[in-house]
Amino acid sequence: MESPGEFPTQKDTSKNFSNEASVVFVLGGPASGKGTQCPKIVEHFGFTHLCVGELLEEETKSGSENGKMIRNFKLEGKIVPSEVTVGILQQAMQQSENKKFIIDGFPRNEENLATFEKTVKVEPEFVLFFDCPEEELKRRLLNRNQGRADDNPVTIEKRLKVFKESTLPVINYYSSKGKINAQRSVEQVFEDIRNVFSKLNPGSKGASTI
Ligand SMILES: Nc1ncnc2c1ncn2[C@@H]1O[C@H](COP(=O)(O)OP(=O)(O)OP(=O)(O)O)[C@@H](O)[C@H]1O
Ligand SMILES: O=c1ccn([C@@H]2O[C@H](COP(=O)(O)O)[C@@H](O)[C@H]2O)c(=O)[nH]1
Ligand SMILES: [Mg+2]
Repeated sequence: MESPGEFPTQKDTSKNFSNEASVVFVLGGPASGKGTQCPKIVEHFGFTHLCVGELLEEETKSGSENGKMIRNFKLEGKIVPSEVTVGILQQAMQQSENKKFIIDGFPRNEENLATFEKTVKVEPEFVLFFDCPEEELKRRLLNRNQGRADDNPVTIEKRLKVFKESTLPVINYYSSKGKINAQRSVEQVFEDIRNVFSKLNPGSKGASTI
């Protein structure tokens, strides 16, 4: 990446759906706690949680050609091609009654972001970034025990490398407003998240609490 100017920044509001939708991207290393905290944001702030890794996993169960490709990419810790991911994500957004979304684990790289902005035409309100040291991520990954095929030592190393090389530049592009210290208890982490969401501009599309 040469400069932040490489990223698409211009908001195109030509689509109705885009004018209504409010999006927060939730990013952080593997096992930084995104999937643990997102249900709490749903409960307290009325967003719909779209976990892109899980949406991709559902596609692997469909038996489609894309599904087979996605399974291989996940096992290699690689980022699935943007047009596939954004197509699946856009469909999930359009099928939702809600128009407030926390999008967990996306965008993974600059191309993901550019494809999302070009296709979905929504700019995020902000990016919630779970900042956590690599040693803690590894400890959590090796202890997660949720039967994930990609939670093995070889794939874990690949996922961490991809995170540092491809996802961190996207995170660094956004302001630090949503940066959370994720190496604390689940409750302490949520207190910081609550503060960030509570400070959403009252005029913002995602501002109301429930
Ligand atoms: N604050 C925390 N302190 C200690 N352990 C945590 C904390 N938050 C989550 N965990 C644990 O760490 C593991 C990973 O959490 P989680 O699945 O929420 O991470 P994630 O960011 O969604 O990971 P991935 O990107 O791989 O989907 C889980 O076993 C979870 O219980
Ligand atoms: O936007 C995305 C999100 C995920 N992937 C692939 O899925 C796995 C697991 O994702 P988690 O968010 O850690 O659950 C990830 O390693 C990628 O292979 C993707 O390609 N694009
Ligand atoms: Mg997760």
